[in-house]
Amino acid sequence: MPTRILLLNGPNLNLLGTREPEIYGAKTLPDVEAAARATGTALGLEVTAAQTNHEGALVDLIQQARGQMAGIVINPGAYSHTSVAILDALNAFDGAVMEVHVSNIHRRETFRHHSYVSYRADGVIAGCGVQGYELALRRLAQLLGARPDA
Ligand SMILES: O=C1C[C@@](O)(C(=O)O)C[C@@H](O)[C@@H]1O
Repeated sequence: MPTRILLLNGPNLNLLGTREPEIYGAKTLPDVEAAARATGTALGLEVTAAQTNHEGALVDLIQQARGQMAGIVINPGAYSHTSVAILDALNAFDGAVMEVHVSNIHRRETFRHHSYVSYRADGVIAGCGVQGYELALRRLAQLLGARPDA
């Protein structure tokens, strides 16, 4: 049985590829999700992808992952910097959590330097572009002891 992973993207990440491409690059969200599924398969992870612009919907998706998913890769977008509700939902999730930011949030405006999600994340990847999602999956596979043939 493959190890199940939820790939969760928050607000405005549906606009990847067209939104501020000088910051977020040219790859679209479908590109990113397809690459993540392929990487996941190679690592023994079954990746289910979701994106929403709504904070409560992110909370719902994290709650639904409880007992279903071994890990979550999350880019909470701007909610990283504001949402105690998403942190609380992640605190109620007992699997591994990797936080991803496409841009280097520490090189940007000071309001982006703090992330509530980082209090819970087992690892944080920022500034590696959309490759960060792949790196996060590799880390999850390691943390969870996933095997390609499992
Ligand atoms: O929407 C986003 C995307 C982001 O999470 C990133 O992937 O670099 C960084 C956030 O500050 C921003 O609000």
